[in-house]
Amino acid sequence: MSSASPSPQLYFDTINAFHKTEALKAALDLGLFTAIGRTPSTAAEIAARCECPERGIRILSDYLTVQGFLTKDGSHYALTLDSATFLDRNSPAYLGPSADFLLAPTLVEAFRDLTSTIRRGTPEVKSTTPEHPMWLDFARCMGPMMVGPARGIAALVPLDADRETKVLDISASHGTYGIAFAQQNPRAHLTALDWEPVLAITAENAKAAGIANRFSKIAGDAFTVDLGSDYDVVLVPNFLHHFNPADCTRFLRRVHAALRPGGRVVVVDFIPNEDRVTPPGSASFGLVMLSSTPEGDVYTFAEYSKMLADAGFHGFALHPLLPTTASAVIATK
Ligand SMILES: Nc1ncnc2c1ncn2[C@@H]1O[C@H](CSCC[C@H]([NH3+])C(=O)O)[C@@H](O)[C@H]1O
Repeated sequence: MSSASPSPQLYFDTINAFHKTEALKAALDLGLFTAIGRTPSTAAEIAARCECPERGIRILSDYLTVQGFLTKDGSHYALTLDSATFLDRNSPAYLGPSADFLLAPTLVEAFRDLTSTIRRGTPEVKSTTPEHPMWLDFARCMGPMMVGPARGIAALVPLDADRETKVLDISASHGTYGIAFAQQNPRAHLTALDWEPVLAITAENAKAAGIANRFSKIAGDAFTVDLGSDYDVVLVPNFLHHFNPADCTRFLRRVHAALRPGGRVVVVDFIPNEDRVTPPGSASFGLVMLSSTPEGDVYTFAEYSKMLADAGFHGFALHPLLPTTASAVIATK
């Protein structure tokens, strides 16, 4: 007989998980992490900097300490290393803007009625609708989160420096992935593909990155628009999870046709282990696709390998992009 006794802890933690969401959102909105910065501070000091009454700041700061965002020594609160890196507006790696997208009404509403979505088999509002406005918010908010993996991939796939090269970024959005390639390879020309309104943001970011003279756009549906030809690299970051495996394979055949011989496709995505339940970050992303797309999912390396093989690629390799939850699958034409 097992001596373990049952605990309702996981139940209560999960039912109350929205407390964590709202507390963190309030702290970001109030600039609480920025108000502490590098100086361990009392609730009264933080409250003065946030221009709030002390009581709310004290209770929120204790809660954030319980959750691991702050440390507390006597009556002084300080930032953890993670909070200092990602939650202080003065840090170059500040993640605050991504909360505006991740907690946008469209995405939160998509989760509200998960029961009906599962019964019906499809969500009511679908992020795969052409030109869905949520992608404008994504492009405005999510670029900084992608800088780490984007630079990692650009380093993994060096381009020939002896000639002009061509990179196509499919579902370019903020453009961070393609821009990292263009910055790493001064002779590379970057073509960004996305819906027309989104590409205005991509173009602004390309200009700010100093690569406007090596940048062009293809607007429209990635499944039907002319992709062009002779690319050295085609990037497919966080796109395939929106679709079923047959559509992904059909799409990858188009990518294959657009590459020069020896060219490479780089799929960046949430790629769980073959058990589909580890690691937590990539395995859990399937639920986001269940709540917001008719047929999207997370796919394992074996599943991506099959899609890529069916589309004509060879030489598949999986590269986890630690410490993020993203991985890259690189394959050759
Ligand atoms: N059918 C489609 N054709 C072209 N772009 C699309 C299509 N469906 C979705 N998108 C775009 O695909 C992007 C998905 S979000 C991923 C953005 C970026 N690659 C990144 O990794 O952060 C959004 O910018 C959408 O506008």
